Formats: sequence, C-alpha cells, structure tokens
Amino acid sequence: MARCAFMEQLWRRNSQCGALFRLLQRRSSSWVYSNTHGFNEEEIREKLQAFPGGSIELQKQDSGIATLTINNPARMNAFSGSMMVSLEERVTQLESWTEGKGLIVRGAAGTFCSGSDLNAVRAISNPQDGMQMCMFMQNTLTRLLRLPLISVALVEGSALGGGAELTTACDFRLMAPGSRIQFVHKYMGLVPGWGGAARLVSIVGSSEALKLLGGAVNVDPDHGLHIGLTDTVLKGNEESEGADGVLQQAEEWLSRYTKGAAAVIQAVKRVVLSGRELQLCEALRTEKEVFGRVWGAPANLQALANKSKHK
Ligand SMILES: CCCC(=O)SCCNC(=O)CCNC(=O)[C@H](O)C(C)(C)COP(=O)(O)OP(=O)(O)OC[C@H]1O[C@@H](n2cnc3c(N)ncnc32)[C@H](O)[C@@H]1OP(=O)(O)O
Repeated sequence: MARCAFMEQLWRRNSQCGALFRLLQRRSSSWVYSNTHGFNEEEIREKLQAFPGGSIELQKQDSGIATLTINNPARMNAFSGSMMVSLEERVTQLESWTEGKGLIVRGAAGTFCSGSDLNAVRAISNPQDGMQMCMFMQNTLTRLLRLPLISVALVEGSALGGGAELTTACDFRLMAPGSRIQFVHKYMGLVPGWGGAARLVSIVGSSEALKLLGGAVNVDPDHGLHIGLTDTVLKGNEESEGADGVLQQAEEWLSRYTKGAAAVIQAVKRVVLSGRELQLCEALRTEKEVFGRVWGAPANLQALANKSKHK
C-alpha cells in the first residue's frame, strides 16, 4: 500500500504524467465490469468480431462537436458484433479528444437503430456469451455517457430495443417528427441488458420506466416530451433548410451549450456527471477538484482581464 501511495505521488509530481494518471484513473473508473466480475473482454471481443456487417462512423469537427453514426441501413442500423466492438473503439477515441465539447449520436439513412442484430443474437444465445455481451455493452455505454462531452441522441425513424437503450446513454434526446423510441424487449422475452433500464429510471422516474418497459410503449415525440424522455422535437427535414436539416438543427441546439473553451465545457459535464452519479460528499470533492483545474486557467484569466458583464 505504502509503495502504491509513493508511486502515485511520483506520478502526480510530473504534470504530464499527472494528466496521464488522471486519464487512466478516469478510464478505469468508467468501467463497470473487469475480470474480477468474470468479464473476459478479449474473448467476447473476438466472438463479436465473428459477426461482421455495418460500421460506426466518427466525424470530429473543428467546432468541437463530433457525430457518431450507427451505419447498417440494410438492417435498420441493427448492431452487428463488429459494430459493438467498433463502438467501443470510437468511445476510446473520444475519451482522449481534448478539443471536444459535444457529441451527436445518430443512425444512417433516416432511422436511429433497431437494437442488436437478431442474427448475431441467435448465434450467441447461450447464457455465457449473453452475459459477456451484456457486460461489454454496459461498459461501453457507461463510458459513452461519462464522456466529458455534452451528448445528444438524434432520433429519426425508430429507436428499438438496444437502440432505445442507446438513446439513454446520451445526456439529451432530440426527436424528429414521426420518430419513436420503444423498449420492445418484452416482446423478445427480454429486459434491457445494455444498462437501459437503470438509466431510464434516472431519466423518467421508476413509475414511467415501469410503464415504458412493462407495456413496451411506443413513445412518439409528444409523449416523449410529456414524460421527460425527450428534450426537444425538431422540425422535419422538409420544413428545414438543406437535405440534412435535422442534423443541422441538432448541431444548433447543442451548440447553445458548447460555446466557450473546451476545458470549461468538459468541466461543466464532469461536475454535472458527478452530481448525477456520486454520493453528495464524493460529488462535492470531485467538484472541488474540477474547480481547481479551471480556477486561474486561461479561460478564467481571460474572462477576468475582459471584466465581462453578464447582462
Ligand atoms: C439487449 C438488446 C436487445 C435487442 O436489441 S433485441 C432486438 C430488438 N429489435 C427488434 O426486435 C427489431 C425487429 N425489427 C423490426 O421490428 C422491424 O424490422 C423495424 C425495425 C420496425 C423495421 O420495419 P420495416 O420498416 O417494415 O422494415 P423491415 O422489417 O423490412 O426491415 C428491413 C430489414 O432490416 C432487417 N432488420 C430490422 N431490424 C433488425 C434487427 N434488429 N436485426 C437484424 N435485422 C434486422 C429486417 O430483417 C429486414 O431485412 P430483410 O430486408 O428482410 O433482409
């Protein structure tokens, strides 16, 4: 133990190593499962890779907003095994994006995602593989939600099953007209397994969550707004300018919250995340630590020099 504390001090002394230490600490604290829980990441990664198809595209923009596209249109953007692995790799890339501020998660070709690819699910329907896939996806989606970026799910068309769960791994849900979010798991003889039930309860409360899961309710944009699952309803592509009007609207909506220095926006996400997830004392200590990183930092000094008024 003493040796560990000494090593930690050494790490922290050098600021570059300190940053790396924080990154590693943040990454490992974002993981729900490790080998102590019987999770064998390498093995399930290899099994998932045996079910190829589709892709996960990541596009980072200079504005600090990235777009993550679930791309498997022939199967309504269902997640093949290789897409699950690719999503994890994209999340890893985003974890170290120092200039990043926001993230839009969307599906290709006008629909969000129809959950896991039923062909892959059939092939790994034994309990051991099912548990490993569940832990793999829970780890990935927990890390997605904990990214130091403000994230939105842009829902067009259908978000079904695991697709509905994916929307809850974002900070906000924006819905296009005619779209739906539906936890269809009950019809498949399942419950959510990608962390969607736990996150749904924290978004809409336990009684609404019980209704949505127990009734496999088809949530349209108005119902989503009413129960607090949806944050805003966008105009349709035909009512907005350009071929990809809904994406543009989502970027405009998100950019209200991402204006400013990346370090500050990332700090905002961190303090809200710790308030959301941690016990009060721990959240307060995290807030103090994050505050210490922005206090006297360039954005703060610049604001002081500008003597800004907030009218
Ligand atoms: C823990 C995770 C739990 C889960 O995610 S379980 C999976 C839950 N998802 C589902 O059950 C979705 C089942 N699919 C549907 O209900 C419908 O296909 C859907 C999405 C409403 C679209 O309906 P339509 O517009 O009528 O189109 P369609 O049925 O002809 O589909 C077009 C092609 O896409 C395929 N597809 C859709 N969802 C899929 C899926 N999840 N896995 C594998 N293939 C899927 C569908 O089979 C069809 O393919 P094909 O053209 O017949 O070759």
